[in-house]
Amino acid sequence: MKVIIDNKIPYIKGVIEQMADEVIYLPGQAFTPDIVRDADALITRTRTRCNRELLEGSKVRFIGTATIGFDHIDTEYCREAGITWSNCPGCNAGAVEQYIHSVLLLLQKERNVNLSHSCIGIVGVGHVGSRIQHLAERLGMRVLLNDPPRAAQGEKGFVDLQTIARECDIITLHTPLIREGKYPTFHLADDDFFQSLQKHPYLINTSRGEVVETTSILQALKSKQIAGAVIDVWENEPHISLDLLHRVFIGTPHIAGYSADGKANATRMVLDAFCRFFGIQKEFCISLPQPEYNLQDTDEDIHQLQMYNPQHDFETLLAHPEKFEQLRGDYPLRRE
Ligand SMILES: NC(=O)c1ccc[n+]([C@@H]2O[C@H](COP(=O)([O-])OP(=O)(O)OC[C@H]3O[C@@H](n4cnc5c(N)ncnc54)[C@H](O)[C@@H]3O)[C@@H](O)[C@H]2O)c1
Ligand SMILES: O=C(O)[C@H](O)[C@H](O)COP(=O)(O)O
Repeated sequence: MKVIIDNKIPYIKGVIEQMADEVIYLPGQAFTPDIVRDADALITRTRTRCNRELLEGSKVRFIGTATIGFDHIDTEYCREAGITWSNCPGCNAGAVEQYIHSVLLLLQKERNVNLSHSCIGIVGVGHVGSRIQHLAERLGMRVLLNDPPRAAQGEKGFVDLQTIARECDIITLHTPLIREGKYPTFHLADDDFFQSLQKHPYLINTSRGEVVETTSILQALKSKQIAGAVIDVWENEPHISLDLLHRVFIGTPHIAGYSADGKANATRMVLDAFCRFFGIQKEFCISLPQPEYNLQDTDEDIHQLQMYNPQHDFETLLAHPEKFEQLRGDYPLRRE
């Protein structure tokens, strides 16, 4: 069996070789129809567009993406072509929680946002959004939740987007990127959305860049309709808007989910799915060493920022926005 793997997926080398006859590691953007033609399986990240153009006429039967999001997979084409695909639900939700926690503390520290007097709106309350809900509750914030697909299932406790727009001081987006259907999220934050905001909130986007319309958020920042933005995901990555980068409170190169723990979870989950699909019974162990801390202070908020301060990633991106993809590929994975 032949498997092609994104060469930026950590902890997989040496393990998958025990399960497949031939393993090829390539950069995510280097998967071509020619290269995948005689592969049985692909193991990818979000950088490989898995669509008809790549897959038609190939032997590929299984695609595993070592990520939560799967908007880079044409699931309709896979269904048609009989290709099974699998993602890693929740794998790096803890890393995104860590990112948002530090961002909230920075808003408090640098922008005088009084968290315990603030209302946060969480749009998309799945694996990540639910963790942010509990985090915000621990920080004493008032929390409003928006998740129309869950509300449509009869679940209680959700409000509409208009209520979020009216009442929130901070709005954080945690939906998948969905382009069609009943609950699309493509350009969910557009001109109308920004104009409906009543409290000049901060907007945080760690979902997908295309959930926020760049021209609209730029206009909202210029007109001070929003007090500021925290942007981890961008339209048209890696060719991001430099105008937006220079106007945000924090801007990072799509690394909110980049913890060693999250990456190890993803690799474990994608290998589990791979083994299940091919009926391989193999014990494997992907474990990380106990993290070493060198905490210099006893205050919990200071600890959090010592453990992870997104300002450092912002400074690096500001210095080299043209290296967006390289900054991701060489990111020193942090511990949760
Ligand atoms: N920046 C990063 O590094 C990073 C890391 C992890 C995940 N993500 C992104 O975050 C997204 C969410 O992750 P998750 O694990 O919570 O996914 P999830 O599937 O567990 O939850 C998504 C939630 O969004 C809801 N939703 C769908 N359409 C909606 C709409 N129109 N309005 C409001 N809510 C809607 C769903 O019902 C679901 O509850 C992922 O799809 C991925 O794109 C980014
Ligand atoms: O969807 C996800 O899991 C995240 O966006 C993830 O961080 C994507 O990162 P990738 O491994 O594709 O660089």
